[in-house]
Amino acid sequence: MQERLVEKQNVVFIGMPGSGKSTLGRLTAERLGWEFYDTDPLIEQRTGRKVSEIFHTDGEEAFRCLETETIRECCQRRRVVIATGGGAVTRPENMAMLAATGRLIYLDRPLDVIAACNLHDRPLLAGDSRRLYVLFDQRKPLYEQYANCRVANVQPLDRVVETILTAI
Ligand SMILES: Nc1ncnc2c1ncn2[C@@H]1O[C@H](COP(=O)(O)OP(=O)(O)O)[C@@H](O)[C@H]1O
Ligand SMILES: O=C(O)C1=C[C@@H](OP(=O)(O)O)[C@@H](O)[C@H](O)C1
Ligand SMILES: [Mg+2]
Repeated sequence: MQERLVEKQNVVFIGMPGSGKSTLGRLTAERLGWEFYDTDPLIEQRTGRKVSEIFHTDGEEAFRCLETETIRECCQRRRVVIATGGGAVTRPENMAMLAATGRLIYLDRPLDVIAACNLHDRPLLAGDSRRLYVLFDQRKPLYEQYANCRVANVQPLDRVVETILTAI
């Protein structure tokens, strides 16, 4: 838990869908002057399809395979910021790759705040915010297990970025 960014050079965001990984990942990368890799848009670029379409047509397992391959490619890089999808934590091989090259930041945003956001493009939630709570019960222990540090996303974005920069 003591190793700092100098030893593990990437910064990786994990956390629930809607917790702010993509938004704060981009802002953190801008502040560090590093490249930013967001796995969901990368999967969409690679396949030419929306994440929701992949889920609906091919199923979650097919999406998870694409996600693992995309994480593998991101982990070839150094001094980059990586935003994962909220479910990346469910595959130990994803977390092993990410932990080997990066410092894992668990973004913790209150579920009621997340549920109030428009998350209709997240197929696992499918407009039913109760699913968010079920997923959280399953995943919270995993986020806590793998994270090098937890950052509460309960302030304006610019304040949270400062907290992240201090934490890494
Ligand atoms: N601290 C914050 N203040 C205001 N809006 C936020 C904050 N954190 C996240 N958001 C908003 O929440 C939504 C979900 O964020 P996003 O980065 O897409 O999450 P994730 O990638 O974890 O699913 C976005 O509209 C984002 O702008
Ligand atoms: O929690 C999940 O399983 C998912 C989260 C999404 O990413 P965000 O966490 O960026 O919303 C996206 O990867 C996909 O809809 C599945
Ligand atoms: Mg995202």
